[in-house]
Amino acid sequence: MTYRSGFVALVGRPNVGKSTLLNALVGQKVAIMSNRPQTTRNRIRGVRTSETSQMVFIDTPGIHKPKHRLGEYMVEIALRTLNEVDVVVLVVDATSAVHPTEVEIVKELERVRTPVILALNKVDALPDRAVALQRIEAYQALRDFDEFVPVSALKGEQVERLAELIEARLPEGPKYYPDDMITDQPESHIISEIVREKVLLLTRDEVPHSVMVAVEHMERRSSDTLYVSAVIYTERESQKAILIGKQGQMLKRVGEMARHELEALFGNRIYLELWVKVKRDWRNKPALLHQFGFDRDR
Ligand SMILES: Nc1nc2c(ncn2[C@@H]2O[C@H](COP(=O)(O)OP(=O)(O)OP(=O)(O)O)[C@@H](O)[C@H]2O)c(=O)[nH]1
Repeated sequence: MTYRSGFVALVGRPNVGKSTLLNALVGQKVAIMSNRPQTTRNRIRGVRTSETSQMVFIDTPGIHKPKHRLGEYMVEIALRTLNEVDVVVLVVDATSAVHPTEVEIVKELERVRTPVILALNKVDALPDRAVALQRIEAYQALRDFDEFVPVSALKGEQVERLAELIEARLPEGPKYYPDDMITDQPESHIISEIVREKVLLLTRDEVPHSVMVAVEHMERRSSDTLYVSAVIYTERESQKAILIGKQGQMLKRVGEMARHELEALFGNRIYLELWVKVKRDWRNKPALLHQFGFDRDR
């Protein structure tokens, strides 16, 4: 059987129900860090894994904002992203008429080669379902959408149908993420990598490459502060002592260097707490390998 996988962008103006729809598509584990300010990096908002496919939903900063507030730069980023994904889903609200922002978004989407599916959301709130057809016609007049489907993200109506339509447009491909991936894993993975890099840089040959870092906890403490707790695993007590250093000096330097880089990358203040633990022979323990993400890049 062919396994399909790929990237999907949900676009649409504010309040049309993108988050609700995403939740309905992927289940509960979504948008843990949803209030992170816009950055140019594309954040993964959720992954839907089934027997037949894996859809990775990503954020597209920029396109959701009204045109006049869009810097050229953000438009470029958004368009580049939309060109790189496999499917774009334009989410619109069935309870209101075509909005000028949507006309703008559709115009921008003309510059994108990716197939676009129209999801007419909130059909449960229509007084008469026949209105849904009129709405769809109004959007179809703006552009010939590759597919369209009326849905109710809130009630879960037709969400599976939408998933089928998306799946049909995904290329053949592998599972990018493990089945139980939670949405912040790619970020925690980046954090682990950066901390590990600083450990190797600062301890030079004293601590071997076998050192590993696992992010244990991530939590948004305010709109611009992210709290991260991570454990650095070594294989021996002697390595642990080197890593901590005299009066904790080495660990402090590792933390400071990593924090600066992460703050620049995420555009957030980072509160980074580091711990060092000895874990003998972790390389032979599947559960730990999973935790460290070694089975992630299949
Ligand atoms: N009746 C109805 N309401 C819905 C549906 N989907 C979403 N809503 C409501 O619409 C409002 C906005 O939903 P969100 O999912 O936050 O919308 P969004 O597009 O993510 O909004 P932004 O984060 O501002 O971009 C919420 O009050 C939802 O409960 C639906 O299918 N039917």
